Amino acid sequence: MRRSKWGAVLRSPVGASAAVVLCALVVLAVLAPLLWSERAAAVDTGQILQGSSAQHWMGTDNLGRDVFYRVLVATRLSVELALAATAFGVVVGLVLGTAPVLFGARVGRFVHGVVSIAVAFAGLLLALFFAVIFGVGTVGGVLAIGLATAPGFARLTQTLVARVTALDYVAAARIAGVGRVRLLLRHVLPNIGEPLVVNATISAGGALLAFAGLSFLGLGVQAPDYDWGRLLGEGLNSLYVHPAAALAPTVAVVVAGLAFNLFGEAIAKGIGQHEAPQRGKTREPEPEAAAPLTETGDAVLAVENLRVSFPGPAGPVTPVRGVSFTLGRGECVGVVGESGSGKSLTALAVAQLVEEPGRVHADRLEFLGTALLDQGERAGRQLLGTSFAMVFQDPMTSFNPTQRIGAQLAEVARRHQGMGRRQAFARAVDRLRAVRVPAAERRARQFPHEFSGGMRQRAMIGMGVMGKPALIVADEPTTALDVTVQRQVLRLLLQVRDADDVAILLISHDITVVAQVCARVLVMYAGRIVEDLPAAELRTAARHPYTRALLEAVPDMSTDRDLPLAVIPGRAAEPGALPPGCAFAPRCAFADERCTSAEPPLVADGHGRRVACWHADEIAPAGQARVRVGESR
Ligand SMILES: Nc1ncnc2c1ncn2[C@@H]1O[C@H](COP(=O)(O)OP(=O)(O)OP(=O)(O)O)[C@@H](O)[C@H]1O
Repeated sequence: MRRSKWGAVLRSPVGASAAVVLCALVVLAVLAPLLWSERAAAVDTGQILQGSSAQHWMGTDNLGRDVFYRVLVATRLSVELALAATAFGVVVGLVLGTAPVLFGARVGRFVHGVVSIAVAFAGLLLALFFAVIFGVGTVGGVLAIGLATAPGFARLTQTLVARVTALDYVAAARIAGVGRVRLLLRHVLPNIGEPLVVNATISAGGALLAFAGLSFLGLGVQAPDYDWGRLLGEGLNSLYVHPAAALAPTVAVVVAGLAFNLFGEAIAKGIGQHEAPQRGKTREPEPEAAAPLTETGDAVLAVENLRVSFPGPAGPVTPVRGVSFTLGRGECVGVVGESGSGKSLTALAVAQLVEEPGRVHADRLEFLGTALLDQGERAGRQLLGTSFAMVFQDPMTSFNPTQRIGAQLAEVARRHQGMGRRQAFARAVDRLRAVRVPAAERRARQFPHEFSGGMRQRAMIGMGVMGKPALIVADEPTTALDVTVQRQVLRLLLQVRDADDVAILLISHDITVVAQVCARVLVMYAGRIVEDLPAAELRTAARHPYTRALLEAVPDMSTDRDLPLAVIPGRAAEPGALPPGCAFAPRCAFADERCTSAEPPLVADGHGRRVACWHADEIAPAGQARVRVGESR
């Protein structure tokens, strides 16, 4: 937590009061046993069970010992045990909560189930259960209360981890080959630390109360040691004779518990004011006869019959169904299609970022001649980390908000090029300069929130070229930017391609953006490529009714502004409910019986074009296509 936040916490009346009480507790815990242990232990048989007096403010116990001094001395053990139990609970909760990152999604799901069952039980019930298992005494008490605290903490951690791991900078770190432990320590925990600190502080108050409860029941601290709970139990025996003996430890427990809770609340409020900016029935996958590919000898990326499926309530759903394409060195290929057509999943499958329970299958998925699916995860990551870069849509979530931009870029060089800290930082500054970030040295020391959106996208591209990438996948890199910045980012991508012969796969829902910068366009619909053609021929030679409809839906200078804008009728096909035959048939003016009964294969024409439509040969040249536009269901 930054200094300003601590300042805000301590400036609030609640935070300041709670902090003062906590400081007093700490001082008391340190000094009281040193100063008053002997007085607290002094037996005086002439003063047994006395009430409050000037000599004994809170009276005496059944051996004539001074209750007030005993309460003061018991502060150390009470606070120590509460903190130990909380620390144990936090560690167990953290391990359980971060299981998906540390041990993978399968173990994560299992742990999630266990935690869900555990949180259904009341904490004190769990503590009593574990106390019986571990036996009476302080160690048993710490383990019992720690384990009772852990499920709640684990649940909070799971939720926070799930949110952070969905962000692009974590994906970027995984592409860069950052290992699981480092990913957790560097990218996940720093971004979820604040709520965890709040929860741990509040839990400490709960643990203090719970320990007092266990000791009161005789399950916690055992004689001759004593904590507040034990003193409360002893004081209760003489409650009717002199209540002060029970009242003193009760007040201590309540005040200390409240101080922890209120301090936790104050931190939560302080954080709330400064929250860091944030930001991703059906058929089995049918192996489809892949259309002949172009020459793949020098391909950077060769994808053949790529399928991505997820389990669904009524069997697997396959949002990417048999995608095939190749990408040569320095080639820029665009992928267009409506939302949900499978563009991003295709890119994620190439980057090996499809999470469990998703499944990726392909007859061939080769990056720089290496079959990615046959590699172990580590080897695949190593290859992708050095030669592959990804630029994401949302510049807000592309970088870890807790780390300086330069350090994040440098991490790639340190990891993959074995550079030292200084050398890696110098390389980061150099790369920021290469992507035209002004005052690169100063900027490298800034945090992501100090960058504008366009500058952050440029820095992301800079991160991509820290190594020597052969392929950059840019998934909607300009969608969140305004038009002028869009142009700068696209131009920069092309400059990077020209400088280093980098292949670019540009994903966009905007066919005009793709047409401007790419040499070739892949049009995707319902998880398949339905047309593949040179970008220059888009307007003149597109033969798939869907491609034509996408083009018609983009207004240009010749569009009659008195007429309503063209839209593609109907809704995009859902991967879980695809119609039989051609998935576009329900929206297509050309559809006939054949279209609704059999899916057209993707056929190459021998001139570098491919199309999947039974009526491709009948479709008239540009301007005469009978694309049904302007109506919707
Ligand atoms: N983890 C997942 N589990 C189940 N279905 C998923 C998962 N991820 C994506 N899908 C589904 O796969 C389909 C394709 O998603 P994808 O993100 O590739 O689409 P897209 O073409 O990139 O769209 P957009 O432009 O909106 O990002 C969508 O219907 C989506 O709901």
